Amino acid sequence: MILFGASGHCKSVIDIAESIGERISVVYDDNPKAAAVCHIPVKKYMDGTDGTDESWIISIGNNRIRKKVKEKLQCDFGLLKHKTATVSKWSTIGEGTVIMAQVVINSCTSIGEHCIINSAAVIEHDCQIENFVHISPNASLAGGVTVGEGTHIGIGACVLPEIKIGKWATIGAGAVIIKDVPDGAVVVGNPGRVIHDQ
Ligand SMILES: CC(=O)SCCNC(=O)CCNC(=O)[C@H](O)C(C)(C)COP(=O)(O)OP(=O)(O)OC[C@H]1O[C@@H](n2cnc3c(N)ncnc32)[C@H](O)[C@@H]1OP(=O)(O)O
Repeated sequence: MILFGASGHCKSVIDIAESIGERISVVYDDNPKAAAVCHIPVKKYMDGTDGTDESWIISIGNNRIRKKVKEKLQCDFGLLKHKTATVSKWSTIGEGTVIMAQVVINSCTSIGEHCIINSAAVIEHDCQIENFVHISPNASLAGGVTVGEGTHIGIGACVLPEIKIGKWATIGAGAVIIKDVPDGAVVVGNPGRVIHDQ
């Protein structure tokens, strides 16, 4: 497997791969700042580097940049799930998504492509998570929640049942979301209040 992006998030992705015995051969980056990350060699990405039969993961934490990189790469994407994550057999996970340690994804939930489901996040039954979403560590989504493309749910946030969160929104660390969130809104606090909108 090949990674794109030698960021801090990349180190967590390497950990997930190692937990299931998946070998990372190289990390590519547009601007490599170190020769290696967690002992894996880092090389400069050039157009055409992606012509390989290995599967790739974009190991970049920023949702917008991850989407931009996805649009330029011509390759097959893999999927990584830490050995301690629990995912219902009735749920689906899109390509390019990474699922970290101690995550729980319950029944009949759909996770899109190139998402990050970070350490110990809980996503309950019947949730719909669109592409390029990041659910931060210890965040909890109750049953039937929808999260639009590119949205970031902050660390430790809670979302009540059946709530709809729009696209490219940001939910602050520790927020409690009790009503629907429009596209592009930034919401903080308990109960969650909008501090910026589109
Ligand atoms: C492995 C990993 O590291 S995963 C990464 C996890 N990262 C996160 O969870 C980060 C989530 N980000 C946040 O919580 C940020 O504070 C944001 C995005 C919600 C807000 O950031 P900004 O837009 O820069 O807002 P800013 O810092 O200017 O604060 C604006 C106001 O909101 C308040 N505020 C900001 N964040 C929060 C929060 N999480 N909870 C409550 N209030 C908050 C500030 O105190 C400030 O209030 P004031 O106007 O009364 O002084």
